[in-house]
Amino acid sequence: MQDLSNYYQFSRAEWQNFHGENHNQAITDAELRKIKSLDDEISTDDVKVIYGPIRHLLHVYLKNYRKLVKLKNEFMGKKNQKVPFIIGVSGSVAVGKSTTARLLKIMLERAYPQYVVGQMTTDGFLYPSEVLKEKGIMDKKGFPESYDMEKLLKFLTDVKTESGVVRYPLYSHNIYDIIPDKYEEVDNPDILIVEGINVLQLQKDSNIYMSDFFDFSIYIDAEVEDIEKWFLDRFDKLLEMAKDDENSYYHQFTQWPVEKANKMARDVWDEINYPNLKDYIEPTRTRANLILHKSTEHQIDKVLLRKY
Ligand SMILES: Nc1ncnc2c1ncn2[C@@H]1O[C@H](COP(=O)(O)OP(=O)(O)O)[C@@H](O)[C@H]1O
Ligand SMILES: CC(C)(COP(=O)(O)O)[C@@H](O)C(=O)NCCC(=O)O
Repeated sequence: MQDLSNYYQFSRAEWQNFHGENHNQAITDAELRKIKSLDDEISTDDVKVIYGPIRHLLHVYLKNYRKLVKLKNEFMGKKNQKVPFIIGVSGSVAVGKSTTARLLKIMLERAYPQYVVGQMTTDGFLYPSEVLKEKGIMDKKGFPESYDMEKLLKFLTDVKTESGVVRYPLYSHNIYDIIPDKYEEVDNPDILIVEGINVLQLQKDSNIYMSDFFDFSIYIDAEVEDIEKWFLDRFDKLLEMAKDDENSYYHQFTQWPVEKANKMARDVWDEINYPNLKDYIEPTRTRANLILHKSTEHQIDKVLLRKY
C-alpha cells in the first residue's frame, strides 16, 4: 500500500464546502442543466459537489501560475508572453480519464469564457501497430515502451514554448491503431488538459520528464474490480457500435459466440491492462496534486489533496 500521508483526505461532505468565500465558483442550476445537455454521462451531483470545488482550486493554481510567469519574465527583462497552463489527468485504462477531462474542459470554459481551453489524449503518441509488431510488443500496448516518448516530450516542449499551432497524431479505439496522416492541433491555448495513462510516468534515459510540463495533475483512482468492470462494459459498448461497421477492429468479435468474446476481453484485462496498472500506472499516483477516488457507480467518494 502506498504511503498517502502527504495528502489531506476529504469525504464528499467535506469537499463540497470548498467553493471559496464568495461562492463565485459554485455551480448554479442553470449551469448544471447546460453541462448535462453537453455531456449526458456526467453525474450532476458530482459536478456540484466535487467539480465545483476542483474548478475553484484550479483557479487558485492558475492565478498563481500566471503571476509567476509574468514575474519571471520581468526578472529577465522580457516581454510577458502567454504560456499554456497544462493539467494532466492520469489513471488506469478505462477508469474515466477522458470523461473527467471532457467535464473539466466544459466547466473551465463556462467559468472563464475569456480563456481558450484545449483537451487531448496521449494515446496518439502510441507507436502505430505496424511498429509495435516490428518491436514484438503488440501485447504491451499502453506500457511505457509502447509510446514514442521523444515525440511526446517534443510536442509538450513546443506547446510550452511556441506561440503558434502545434500538431499531434490521433489514435482511434475503433481501428485499434494510429489514424494514418491524421492530426489535431493545439493552437496556443490558455489551458490545455492532457489525459493519458502515462502522464505522470518518469522517462528513463532522459533529463526531461513528462511531469515537468504539468502545472497541475489529477490521478483518478478506483478499486481494481470496479475498473475491470468498466473496462468490460466499455468492451461491450465498442462491440455494440461495431456490429454494423466492418471497418472497426471490434467487428470481428461480434461474429464470435458471446462467451468467447467476453473471455477474450477478460484476458486482455488480466494480461495487459491490469499488469500495466499495477506495475506502471498506480505507482505514479503519489505524484498527482489531486487524487479522485471513485466508487462502484463512478461516483467520487474521496478526494485527496497533496500537502507538499
Ligand atoms: N462519470 C461516469 N459515469 C458513468 N460512466 C462513466 C463515467 N466515467 C466513465 N464512464 C464509463 O467508463 C468507461 C471508461 O471511461 P473512459 O472515459 O473511456 O475511460 P479512460 O479514458 O480512462 O479510458 C466508459 O465506458 C465510460 O462510458
Ligand atoms: C489505447 C490504450 C493503451 C489507452 O487507454 P485509454 O485509457 O485511453 O482507454 C488502451 O485502450 C489499450 O488499447 N490497451 C491495450 C489493451 C486493450 O485494451 O485492448
